[in-house]
Amino acid sequence: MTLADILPSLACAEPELVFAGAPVGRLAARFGTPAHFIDEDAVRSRARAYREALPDAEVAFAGKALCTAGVLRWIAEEGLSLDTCSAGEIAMARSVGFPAERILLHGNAKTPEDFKAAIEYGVGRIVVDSLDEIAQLGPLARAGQQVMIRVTPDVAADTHAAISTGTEGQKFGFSLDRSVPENLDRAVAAVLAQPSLRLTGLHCHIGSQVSRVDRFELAARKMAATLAHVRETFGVTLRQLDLGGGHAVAYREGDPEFDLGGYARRIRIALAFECTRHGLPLPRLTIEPGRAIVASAGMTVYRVCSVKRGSRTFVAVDGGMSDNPRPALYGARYHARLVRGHTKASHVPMSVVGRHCESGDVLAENVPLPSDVHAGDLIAVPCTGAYHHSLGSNYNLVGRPPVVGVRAGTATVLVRRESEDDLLRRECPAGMPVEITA
Ligand SMILES: Cc1ncc(COP(=O)(O)O)c(C=O)c1O
Ligand SMILES: N[C@@H](CCCC[NH3+])C(=O)O
Repeated sequence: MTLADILPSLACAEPELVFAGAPVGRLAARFGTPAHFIDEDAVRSRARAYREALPDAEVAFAGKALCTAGVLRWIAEEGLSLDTCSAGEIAMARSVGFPAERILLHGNAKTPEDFKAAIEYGVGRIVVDSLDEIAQLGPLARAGQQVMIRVTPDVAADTHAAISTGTEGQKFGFSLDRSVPENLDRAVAAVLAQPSLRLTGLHCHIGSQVSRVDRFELAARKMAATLAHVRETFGVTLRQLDLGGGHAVAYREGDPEFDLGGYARRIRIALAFECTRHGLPLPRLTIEPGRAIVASAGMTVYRVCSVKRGSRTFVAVDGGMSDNPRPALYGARYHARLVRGHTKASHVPMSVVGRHCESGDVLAENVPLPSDVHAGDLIAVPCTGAYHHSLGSNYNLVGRPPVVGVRAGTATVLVRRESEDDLLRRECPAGMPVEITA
């Protein structure tokens, strides 16, 4: 399903919305609202598009975008690898038997539990991000544990500051500047000094929701030069280069599209050129798209609780920032449409807002909706497959929506709706006081 399938034609009555072969009204009747729906074929075809665009590269799905067992199973079946960043994500991967050698562990602050989970499962590569971490991992790791080092390539990305991760002065990676205490040379020396660790490559990730291919190309050039620097300085030829993910998606019509074909071509040429220039063998390339695999495969359906008409019209729905905090976090903009068709009412701009106790709890600002929208109507928000379920919260003690996979008109619950019992389960009303003395 493309955005064009979901966006309404403003000129005429819309047909009732169908998602992955299933009428959305029936999906909502069966699974309730709010609910996240994921088009399985769309996820699989994005995974294939990546593998076809970069046939020699390893494509690792960034699990943080949508980490459920069902989705990880599809990803494993499509032959992708997996980027994880916690013991929890490793546990989810493990629950579906995701091949350990195809898993990478990331994170700027891995805990002992994260390392333990990775080592126990035999996670293929651990990407280290601080000198402390290298010192902690060395004694824990099994002999021969493959390690990559995360580098800050100092490439600015065209994205929100909160998700720009490749420049100096943010928390991720080792600096290329040797005057900075945590610099790459110190990291390489520290890894080489740990007998259990085998340094196999470098990693960078310049940010998320980045649409400019030239930013990735610049990072690729800098990383190739950095591989050459490591060889010159340490006499070690690293065979892996991970350029991270961050490929943008179009949330609304007119948003910039990421040019996957152009990316694949430009990265291939840039790496070939730089490696030849430095006399380096071409490293094995890994990329880590998350959003670009799952975002457009998702759609969230809400029920309208009330319509408040004033200087602005607020369409308030039964979800909000607890299932989509992205507008509040990054000023993200979404489209929304009515699920029912057959309205002749004119479209007027309205704000779709959530049910939470914050005025910033807005799901879609200034979207054209039919003037006859009323309580009880269903509203669909497209492009919610990435960083919605995974960023969800229980704010105001609202249970999180289910995640439902849909394929050719058949729906399967991947994650069930969170009930009030779930919300109460961790409470300890009769908890035993424990004396903590010095
Ligand atoms: C190390 C790493 N790899 C991959 C990703 C995936 O990013 P995206 O979902 O934007 O492709 C992220 C998140 O930004 C990340 O931190
Ligand atoms: N959570 C962000 C993306 C973060 C990417 C992970 N490093 C978003 O929703 O856009």
